[in-house]
Amino acid sequence: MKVGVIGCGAIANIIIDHIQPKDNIEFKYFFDKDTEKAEELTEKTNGILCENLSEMLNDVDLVLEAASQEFLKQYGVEIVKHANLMNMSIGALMDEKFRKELIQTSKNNHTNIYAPSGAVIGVDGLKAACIGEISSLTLTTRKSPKSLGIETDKCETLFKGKASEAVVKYPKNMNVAATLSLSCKRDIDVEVIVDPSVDRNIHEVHAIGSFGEFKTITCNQPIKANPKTSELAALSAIKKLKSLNKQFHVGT
Ligand SMILES: NC(=O)C1=CN([C@@H]2O[C@H](COP(=O)(O)OP(=O)(O)OC[C@H]3O[C@@H](n4cnc5c(N)ncnc54)[C@H](O)[C@@H]3O)[C@@H](O)[C@H]2O)C=CC1
Ligand SMILES: O=C([O-])CC(=O)C(=O)O
Repeated sequence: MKVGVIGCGAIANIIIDHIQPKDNIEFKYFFDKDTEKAEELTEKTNGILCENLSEMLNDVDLVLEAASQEFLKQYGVEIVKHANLMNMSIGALMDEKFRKELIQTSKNNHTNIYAPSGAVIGVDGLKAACIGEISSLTLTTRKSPKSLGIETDKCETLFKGKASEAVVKYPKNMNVAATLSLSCKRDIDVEVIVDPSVDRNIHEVHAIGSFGEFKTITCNQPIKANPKTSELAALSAIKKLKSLNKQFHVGT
């Protein structure tokens, strides 16, 4: 599988470091608006540096988007006309008009869109549970001021509302709210808390429905290079990428 990478930051670097020759995944093209970042990964992999997206589109099986919601909204549709897409900035897909256009274009062009479960656990169970009725689904995210990119010494709720609003207000911190929402087709209830006493990115999910009830707490290790982002997000993409070459699939 030949892959082009858009966004050569924290997530992309972890992914590249974990993929081995036996995985049969070739990271060939790299693009970042910060050319130095793209150059670093190009050198590391002996790949090809791109000046724009179109330079890679006709020669890749899959584009890995690890850049931003803004990039995905601008170029996602163009990508799926040519290649499969793995997108990390899933918050962009809470925009229904964009999501529908992206999915319809991928259908028309026989490509696929993969959104890894990212920095939160429980997506597998939630996907199964929502075959029945879900009566309540909430996400409470607790991060340090550093991870939220603010300065404060007070623990407080910064946001309470729907996932669709949270991804707009916190585009670099609330992709998990979109993943949970889209995995069960509802705009879930979200609370964002800044807490100076924590050094993890913590996501608590509480689901109640006809299946019963579950509560999960994911206490994520932030990535040093970008503490807004949790290591698990990159690891979930690695697992998803590897699964695309496999015959045996465990879990939903
Ligand atoms: N699905 C999930 O659970 C999670 C998703 N994310 C999202 O994944 C994406 C990547 O995260 P990180 O690697 O931590 O971010 P990062 O900030 O470390 O790296 C992103 C890279 O993309 C580049 N970039 C941004 N916009 C661009 C554009 N329009 N064109 C070209 N390059 C562009 C930046 O220059 C940067 O080098 C972000 O959108 C982030 O919010 C992050 C954590 C969890
Ligand atoms: O990495 C995390 O903990 C979550 C995050 O930033 C996001 O969902 O955008």
